[in-house]
Amino acid sequence: MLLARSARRFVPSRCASPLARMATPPATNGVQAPKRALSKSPTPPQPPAAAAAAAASPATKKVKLTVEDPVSVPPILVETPVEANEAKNDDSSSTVAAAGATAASTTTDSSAASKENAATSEGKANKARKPRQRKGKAPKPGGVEEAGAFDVIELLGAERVEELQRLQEEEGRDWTKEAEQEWGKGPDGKDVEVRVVGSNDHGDGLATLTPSGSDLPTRLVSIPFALPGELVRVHLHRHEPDYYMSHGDLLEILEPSERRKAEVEELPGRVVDDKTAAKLAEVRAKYGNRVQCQYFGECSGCQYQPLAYEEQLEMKRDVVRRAFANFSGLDASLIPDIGPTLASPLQYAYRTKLTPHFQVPPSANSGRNKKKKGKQAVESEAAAAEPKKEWEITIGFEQKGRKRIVDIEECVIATKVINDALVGEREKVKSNIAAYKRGATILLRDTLPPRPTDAVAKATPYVPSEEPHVCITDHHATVREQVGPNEFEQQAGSFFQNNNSILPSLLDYVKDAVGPRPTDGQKRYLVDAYTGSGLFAISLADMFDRIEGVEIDKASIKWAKRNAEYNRAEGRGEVGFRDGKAEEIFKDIEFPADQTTIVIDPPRKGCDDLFLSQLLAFNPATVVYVSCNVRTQARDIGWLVSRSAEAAAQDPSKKAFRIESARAADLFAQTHHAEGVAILRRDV
Ligand SMILES: C[S@@+](CC[C@H](N)C(=O)[O-])C[C@H]1O[C@@H](n2cnc3c(N)ncnc32)[C@H](O)[C@@H]1O
Repeated sequence: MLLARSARRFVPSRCASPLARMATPPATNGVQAPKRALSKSPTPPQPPAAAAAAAASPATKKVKLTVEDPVSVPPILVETPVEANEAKNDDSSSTVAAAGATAASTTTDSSAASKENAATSEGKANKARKPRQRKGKAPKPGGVEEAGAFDVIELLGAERVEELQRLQEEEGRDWTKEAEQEWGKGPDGKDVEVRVVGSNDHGDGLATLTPSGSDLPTRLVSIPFALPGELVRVHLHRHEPDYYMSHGDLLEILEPSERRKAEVEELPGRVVDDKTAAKLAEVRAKYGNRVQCQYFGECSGCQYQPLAYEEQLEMKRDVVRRAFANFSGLDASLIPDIGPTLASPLQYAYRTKLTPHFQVPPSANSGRNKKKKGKQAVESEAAAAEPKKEWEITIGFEQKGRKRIVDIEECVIATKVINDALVGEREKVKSNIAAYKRGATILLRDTLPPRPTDAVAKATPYVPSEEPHVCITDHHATVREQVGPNEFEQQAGSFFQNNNSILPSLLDYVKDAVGPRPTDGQKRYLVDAYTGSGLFAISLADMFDRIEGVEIDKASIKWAKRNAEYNRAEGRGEVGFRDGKAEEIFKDIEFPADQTTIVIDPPRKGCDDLFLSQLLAFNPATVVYVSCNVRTQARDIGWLVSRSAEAAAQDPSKKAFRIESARAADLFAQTHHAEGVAILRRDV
């Protein structure tokens, strides 16, 4: 079937996204190729194979760093050089799983793709008519590609997309190939002038591309750092095979948006040397005076810097609106007005964790080239024979739209102690680079100094600490943070929210939604399903009689228990934790559903199907869903709301969930990332 007439009619991506439809090869000789389930989680890793690979490289110590952080992109291995005697004792089992995860998900996807191709090739009457299938990594559920498919439908129009698909299926048009012929790719891509007509969830500008000799566009181009309304000159360098999207680099803003206009205002207390001042002047001349980062336009981190903060908040509100409209699959009448975005008290210097990456010189992992077979090996040898370019170590973040790492000496959204420590950590890596076998990630965590060892319980009344913060880089070390009247400790490499400044208002929002404790003595219960080191469970303990936190990471659970103990106080509910998978908790939960609130704060991929169906069966009175991926959040909520309505239709004693409120919280100021917070309620 071709695309539906409008994006609103698409079923939620839990079933099949518009991208899946776009990517579906045409039926040939009556054989319909299977649809690729984009929203399915990759198959779990294969530890034994990965263990063998890890054992082959004993010179470094690797541990898994929990990167539930939309701003720092993987790699997720923290790799540090180790002394010879330390290497023997290294427990790298967690690394093994992490390394395996990447390998296994790639393999699984390509084997799925080859099955798909095999199915299609059964009716291989016309090989040339098959659109090319993406190889390698599966698109992330609710990621930029799934969202991009909706942008294509919105801006090209559903009818035009249907027409493009029809021509592809009936006449064998290969739109990607045609785009490559028309506009070129890579360094040979063409430079074109386009008017920006929209923007995507990543804050990139979007324009249409019309091939020569035609009046109608065949694709969109996404242009990082361009704003709607602007006339821009763009270098086209890549054309997506699965949907009608190309990518361009912004060369010049020919007609800048009024939204960039502002007076220069330096960040309070920032000391800017001449080199930085010169770079800042350059980026401000191109992108506008609000920009504070000298790497703006290169680094993929903070796309919203040219905009006034109020506009950033409004854009995130719109990202949540679009997520619910496109990904929930719900009728508009079931989606509430999206509330104003919760502002971050700190808009710069707020990040308490930074994870810059680096690669190693090619000679350090030359063994990899030897494993390549056939033509690739010959090409590698030929490349090796060429005169060597001098290798420059770059330590920082990925360049927007490229795999290259931009060298970063300061990050203006990170706290001061992190920026101060970054200088020394960069030096250490550079002087020690020969000890690394592969690229890695440096961990920098802002923390209060260690708690005195004799402090076993929080003093009452609690006084916020005035101790100077420090930066730690050992992922096994303990970090300590205050959030409102509570104090949390945990292992540096484990997950903790990265913007401490906004957490009190985020928690207040949840507390307001939960409401005051009943005065009639009725008990209330809380399950914090993805608890980490207990942030929600402990912070909400005043409002419930019993609280149960569940977490898959054993180290975090250990800290959650200690945190509950330390923050224990009169009038607080009894807090317990258990390690395990959220999807396995419901068999043991004894709380009465009508008096229970469930907090869900899952990883970016959202909740597992099993968890959602058990949650539905448990039928709690209230669900608080917090997420760093508003698209998977909207998908899961849409599923819960529609399935609970179905259940209620069959059994009138059951009541359906309704979405009481939804909004973004700006945990990631200056970036396109939006944290979603939604409250679901069921009448009891
Ligand atoms: C986004 S973090 C939220 C942590 C915590 N709520 C906080 O705000 O600090 C998600 C947490 O879910 C945990 N997690 C991931 N998959 C899980 C699963 N299947 N069951 C239970 N916990 C899981 C991760 O280890 C991580 O601590």
